[in-house]
Amino acid sequence: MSSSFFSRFIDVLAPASCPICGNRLSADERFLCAGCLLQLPFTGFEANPGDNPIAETLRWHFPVEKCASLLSYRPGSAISKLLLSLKFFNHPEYGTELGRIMASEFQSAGFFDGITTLFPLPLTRKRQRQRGYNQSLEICRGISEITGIAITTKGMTRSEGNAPQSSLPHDKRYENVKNVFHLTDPSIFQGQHILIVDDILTTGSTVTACAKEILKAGDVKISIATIGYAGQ
Ligand SMILES: O=P(O)(O)OC[C@H]1O[C@H](OP(=O)(O)OP(=O)(O)O)[C@H](O)[C@@H]1O
Repeated sequence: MSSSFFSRFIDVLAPASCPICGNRLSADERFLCAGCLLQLPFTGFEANPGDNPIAETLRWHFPVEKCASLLSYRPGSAISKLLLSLKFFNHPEYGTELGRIMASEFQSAGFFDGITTLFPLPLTRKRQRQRGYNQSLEICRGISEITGIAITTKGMTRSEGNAPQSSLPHDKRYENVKNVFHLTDPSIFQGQHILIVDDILTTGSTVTACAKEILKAGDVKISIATIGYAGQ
């Protein structure tokens, strides 16, 4: 039995539906229906990866090569519901699907040119245990499927004990994550152009703390990609 026959068979038994509008997906639709896909609030940042609101913010903190987020994020929006489901309602597959969409959009802009390694932003062990997966790794899986770029989860740990960024006002976030990442194996990063991948970028404090730690390895370039952009 071919896998497409098998998936069509499963589809008849339990038709897949679009997680945004709830409508049944047709045979040639995947994850989102065509209508919801068209209405996604794409940022277009990948067209100017060195000159967009994220690059402007992060450049104050560390030498960043390229930055982009796929979608504008607003609380209560369809995108926020997707990302909440990814993080808190056991939908790791949403990460992979969103990673695929990101990769398809960014690849045509040449965003991945020169990038050698995908690095999912590490979670604390406690958060990983509670959630059962790292949502950023799931996003990386989707990107890797489309681009063929390898993923590494090695070379860094994240300490327990800091509050979730989402629970804090923006002016407390930099201090909260400043010392939580720890480089454990510089050789993983040396000679690489690392793309740090996360689900949402708001103030940029989390990716900045992670990037600064990776930069301690020396001889490394850093770029940043997230699904949602919740900055101003
Ligand atoms: O750009 P920033 O202002 O730093 O905020 C973005 C970070 O906040 C969220 O994580 P959070 O710490 O809330 O939760 P998590 O560790 O459970 O993913 C999100 O997943 C990013 O990692």
